[in-house]
This record gives sequence, structure tokens and C-alpha cells, in this order.
Amino acid sequence: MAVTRDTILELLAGIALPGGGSLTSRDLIRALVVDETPAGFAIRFVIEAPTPDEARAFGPAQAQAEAALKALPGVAQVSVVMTAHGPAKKEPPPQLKIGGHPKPQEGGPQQISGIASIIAVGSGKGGVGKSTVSSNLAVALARQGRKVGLLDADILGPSQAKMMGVTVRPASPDGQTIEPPQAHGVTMMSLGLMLREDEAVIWRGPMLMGALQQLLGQVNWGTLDVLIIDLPPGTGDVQLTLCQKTKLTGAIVVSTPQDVALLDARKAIDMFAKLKTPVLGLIENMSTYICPNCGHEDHIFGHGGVAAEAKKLDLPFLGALPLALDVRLAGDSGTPIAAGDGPHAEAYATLANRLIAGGIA
Ligand SMILES: Nc1ncnc2c1ncn2[C@@H]1O[C@H](COP(=O)(O)OP(=O)(O)OP(=O)(O)O)[C@@H](O)[C@H]1O
Repeated sequence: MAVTRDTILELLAGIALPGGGSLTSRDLIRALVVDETPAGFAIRFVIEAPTPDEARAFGPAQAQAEAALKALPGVAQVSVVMTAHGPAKKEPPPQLKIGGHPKPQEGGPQQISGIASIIAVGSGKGGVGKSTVSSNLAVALARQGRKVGLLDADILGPSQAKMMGVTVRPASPDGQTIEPPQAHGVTMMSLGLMLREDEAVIWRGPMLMGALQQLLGQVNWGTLDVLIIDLPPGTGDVQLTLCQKTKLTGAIVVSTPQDVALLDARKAIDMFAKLKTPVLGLIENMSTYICPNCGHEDHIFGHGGVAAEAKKLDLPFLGALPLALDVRLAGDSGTPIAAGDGPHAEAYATLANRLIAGGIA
């Protein structure tokens, strides 16, 4: 009896596919050829599955078809090839967009659940070492066994990713929450991690406030003893929003001893007072410079001005940190100096101790 195209299609119509229908009813048979050879009939065809996943699922039906066709009288050879239309369509991972206008928040400053203490580190003037102090303090606190988070709220000029040596883009498996990376024992998050290194953020106030709200509320901070927030310099929208919307333990103000920096530091202190955020103390950064070659001590930006200011304002003076090449190099390399040993690391350990002893961190 001759094996024809119709015989084959009729047989294939009887083989059920997972998901319903048959190879013929779902029109999946392509290039069906029947050759009459001296040995008998040779049958060849292609099953064109819609997706790779379905191709895998159709495997048993393919085997069943091959066996049934081979069993037909006079058939010498059966060759069935399975193909699929293309790669399985993957759902794109949910994208979490940072920025956008803030969501309205009822009531006054709110506590962030799981975070015992929040300390903002601010300065009046830019470039006085606020980010350096924030990262080193965070690392020093973590070295003393505290669970520490570090939030880079300097949204227009984020630098903590570089200073903490973090380059991975944080994951957002559900498109709603951000899984923050860990560095030097600290859980950290910065808008810098969501941007290309050379990408500028050009946002107005509401966008900045929206981003801050997301970084505080949508990052999975877990349980923290203390969250250090590295503020942008000055007295702008981010500071205002943070102090008004989030319950802060207080703020530390960093300044260099020079008059222009102190002038701006006073404005920052005044802002915190107006926003009813307690100023926990002042830090004098770049206080002294000791020449590594000859040991000569110099006061490049003056000396003692911040301590004097603290005394005048009746605020705690938390310490003087020297200007040192090692501090700058450590920050640039992504391993804050507080992560190592030596006098600079000790200065930060002392500062961390002081905050822990005071029940602040
Ligand atoms: N004590 C220090 N000794 C040496 N270099 C320092 C010291 N403190 C900060 N720096 C360096 O000074 C530069 C500015 O510091 P940093 O970024 O911490 O300041 P900032 O106040 O956060 O600045 P911005 O206003 O840009 O946010 C950095 O290159 C940093 O490494």
C-alpha cells in the first residue's frame, strides 16, 4: 500500500499536543516530503513550534509521530525535525525609575521602619569633606559592630558610589523596591548607582524631592542601628524635604576652619534650627596638615575656627580631622581610610565611639 502525504497527515491529526489540538489542526507541519526508495518509503518533515518552550513540550508528540509513522507498512525511514520560531519571549525585568514628583505624605516627619537612628551630615559650603566624613563615619561605625546604612542624598552630585567603591547597579527584582549593595560592612545607596558615571542629573526641586523619597522609602534598608545621610551642600530643597518629612535623630555639620566655609556652616546650622532638627555637633575637616616628608604642621584653611564656633553656639564639637593625602587617595580608590589602620582611621573610630556612647548611633 502506498504511503501518501494524506496518509501521513491523517495519522498526525490523531496525535494530541499539550495545550490542545494536533500537529495538523495547529498547522505545525512544514516541508513534508515522501520519497519512494528501494528500501521503502522515506518520510521527512519539520514541526515548526511557535516558541522554544512549546518545542520542548512537543517532544513526546514528536516521538509518538515518529514511532507511528515507522510502524506504517512499507516505511523504511522517518526523519522529523523540530524548530521553533525564535527565542522565548522573556518578560522584561521590571524597571524602577528614580525621579518624578514626590507622593503626598500626610502629617509631620515620619519614622522609617527598621531604622533606629538617622543622622544627616550637612555643610553650608561644597567641597569641605561632607561626603568623606559620611563614608568614613559609616565605615567606622560598622567596624564597631553597628548595623549601618549610608544614603547619598547629594542627588545632583552623588559621590558615595565612588568613595565606597561600589559599581554594581542595585537590583530591583519587583520594580518597586531596590536591593541596596553592601560595601565595607555598610549598606549603601546612591543615585549615582542608577546613573552612568558621566551622566548629569538636571532636575528641579520636585524631582529631587521625589528621588529622595524613593531612596528613603523604596530601598530595602533592612534593620539598621543608624542611617547616615550625606546631604548636598547648602540649604536647598533636599535638606528641607528631608527634615520636614523624615524623623531625624539630628544633623552633623562639617566645615573647614576657613571663614567662608564657617559663614555657610552657620547658615546650615540656622536652617536645621528653623526645621527643628537637632544639631548633634560640628566637625572641623582639613584642620591641620602635617607634611609627610618633614613633619611640619601647617594650617592651610586655618585652625580651630569650628571649635570656636561650636563653643559660641553652645553645640558639641565632635572633633578635628586633618587634611591628608591618604584620606583623599583612600576616598578616590573606593576604600575609605576608616576601613584601614593608622591615625586617620583611629580619628574616625573615636568619632564613631563618641556617637555610640552618646546613644546616637
Ligand atoms: N581630610 C581630608 N584630607 C584630604 N582630602 C580630603 C579630606 N576631606 C575631603 N577631602 C577631599 O576633598 C574633596 C572634597 O571632599 P568631599 O567630596 O568629601 O566634600 P563634600 O563636602 O562632600 O563635597 P560636595 O560639596 O561636592 O558634596 C575630595 O576629593 C576628598 O577626597
